[in-house]
Amino acid sequence: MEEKGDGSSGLTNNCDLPEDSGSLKSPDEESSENSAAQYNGDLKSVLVTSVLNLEELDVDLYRGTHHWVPRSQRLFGGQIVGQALVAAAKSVSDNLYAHSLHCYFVRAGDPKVPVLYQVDRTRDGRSFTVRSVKAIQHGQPILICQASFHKLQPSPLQHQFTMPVVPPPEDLLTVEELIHIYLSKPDLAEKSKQGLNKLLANEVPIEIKPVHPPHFYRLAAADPKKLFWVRARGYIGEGNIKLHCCVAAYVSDFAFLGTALLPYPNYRAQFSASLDHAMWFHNTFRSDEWMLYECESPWAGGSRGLVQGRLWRRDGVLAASCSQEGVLRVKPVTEPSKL
Ligand SMILES: CC(C)(COP(=O)(O)OP(=O)(O)OC[C@H]1O[C@@H](n2cnc3c(N)ncnc32)[C@H](O)[C@@H]1OP(=O)(O)O)[C@@H](O)C(=O)NCCC(=O)NCCSC(=O)CCCCC(=O)O
Repeated sequence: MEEKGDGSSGLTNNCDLPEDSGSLKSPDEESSENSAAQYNGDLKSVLVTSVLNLEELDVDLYRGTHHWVPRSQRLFGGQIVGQALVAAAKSVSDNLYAHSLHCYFVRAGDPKVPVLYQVDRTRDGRSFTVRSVKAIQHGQPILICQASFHKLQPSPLQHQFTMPVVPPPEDLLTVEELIHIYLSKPDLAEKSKQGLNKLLANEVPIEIKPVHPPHFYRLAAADPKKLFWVRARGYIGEGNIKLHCCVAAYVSDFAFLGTALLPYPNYRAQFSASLDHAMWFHNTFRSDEWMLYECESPWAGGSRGLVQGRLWRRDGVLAASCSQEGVLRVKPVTEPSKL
């Protein structure tokens, strides 16, 4: 079964720019990998040293802190999902791997306080094990998540779509490099300059290279599809499949919902937030190596939008699939864009 994909990637304001259990090794346990603390000149990823390094408070109870908070000043959904998966994985044995997760974001996360993760050991079976995780702030759930883990079981049934043909990441510019180009435009409005400088100051722990960078001055309606290369900033190292899944869960929420806005350049999101997020892990991968994120939105309506994504390893292996619905409350852009 084959599918050729193509799409565009835009830089829009809110979306595009931009441990015991033994089941998840803590970063400190990865001594051999620590010796390689530098990777392509990068330090160890803050995603593993900090964001996904949960503090154990009690049995099946963890606390997570924040690194990067979006401009909306609500916690980044990918962070909460990634941390919930870390918490779930801590109570499953080493020979079980996350194959899917299903989450609802039920309240906005408060960046001023940490998040507690309470794990319920829902079921342990012969092949599959299910964990339910509640992320809590101020005594109330902000996310409910169910994650399922599976033993490796080979099967003759094996197929996947074909990865879209795109330029390699080495031939493309990062979001930051694109912003510098935009900033060098002589007639750039002061307000736009400020906005772009704010984006540059963001410490997003993810690197992104859009396959089709948008024309800064020409905001045209586009198909609700985009493609970008993405990887965690810094070194993570190979060998810890569970940790890479947690990092991918973090990464997969970034710039995802914005795909549904691409056909509507004459509207801007007044309020947008992911409502749910589902993910399926198919093959091993390294989240600190470039992966192609292929995103599309098959539907929008009723102030909501549906987005679907595929994360490809650069060798063409389908690593993971994602799905999300978000609330999209928009208003017309009243003034002609004077970027
Ligand atoms: C807000 C959620 C989605 C629930 O909504 P609702 O049931 O409407 O909650 P309320 O508390 O009743 O209202 C909240 C807010 O919205 C206003 N509102 C409600 N209905 C309407 C309407 N029909 N028209 C206009 N406005 C309406 C209401 O007045 C309130 O306004 P306020 O008083 O000014 O607050 C709730 O479930 C929720 O927040 N869930 C969490 C969502 C979330 O946080 N998701 C994860 C973060 S999003 C993300 O990470 C995306 C990535 C961003 C990074 C990137 O890619 O760049």
